[in-house]
Amino acid sequence: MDARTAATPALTLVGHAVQAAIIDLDGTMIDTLGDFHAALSRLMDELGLPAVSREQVEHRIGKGSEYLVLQTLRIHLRDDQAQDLYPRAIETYQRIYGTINGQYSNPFPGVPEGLASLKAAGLRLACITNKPTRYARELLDLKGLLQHFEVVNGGDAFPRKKPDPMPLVETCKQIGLPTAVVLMIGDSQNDALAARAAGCPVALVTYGYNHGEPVRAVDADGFADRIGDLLPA
Ligand SMILES: O=C(O)COP(=O)(O)O
Ligand SMILES: [Mg+2]
Repeated sequence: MDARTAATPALTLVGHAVQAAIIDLDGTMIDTLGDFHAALSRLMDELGLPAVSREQVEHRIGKGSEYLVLQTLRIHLRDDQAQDLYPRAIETYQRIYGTINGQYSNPFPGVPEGLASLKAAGLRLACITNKPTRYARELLDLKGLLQHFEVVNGGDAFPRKKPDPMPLVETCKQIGLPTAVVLMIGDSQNDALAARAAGCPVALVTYGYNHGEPVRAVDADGFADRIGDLLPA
């Protein structure tokens, strides 16, 4: 086999030989808490409901917009009231989010250069997020990160979202690699559960959201303060 047809050589990261990384978006690459807080604040205002705090929003990020909106309504409404209001609320929220996407968010420290060094080390990169695909692509593009990714799959790309393994398994098929050689890099238990169920090794960043719980308590193969720290010194 000559150099052009040889498979991508594996790189040992967090104890596993890997050829690609699937990277989560919110809480891992981009600090989007400001976008979520602005969009939910506008939503609550339009619905005539009390304001939400940044902390309330932070603890509900990472399981997709549907979960975020329903759980936010439940802060002030009974379950049946929240369910009744939900169809209008989610439609309004998605419209508002589209006008806010990227305005109150920034890549975490070390992310642009970390992605560049993972690529330079020979890893192929894909992004999986529970955010809708169109908003994920738009945000990565606005922050100058989209060009690093072969594939971007949002929460609407497959019938099931993380923590279900489906998005990871299907993305590995799209890039033609077995799950065992694809490292999931995320910020939350949601990412780790999906990775474990898919058979992907998993590393978590220490600065993300993790549903308001300490991230180091999550079952993962490694932790990193910056994405680039995952590379061998
Ligand atoms: O909850 C969301 O919408 C996105 O979260 P994720 O990018 O961490 O998957
Ligand atoms: Mg996340």
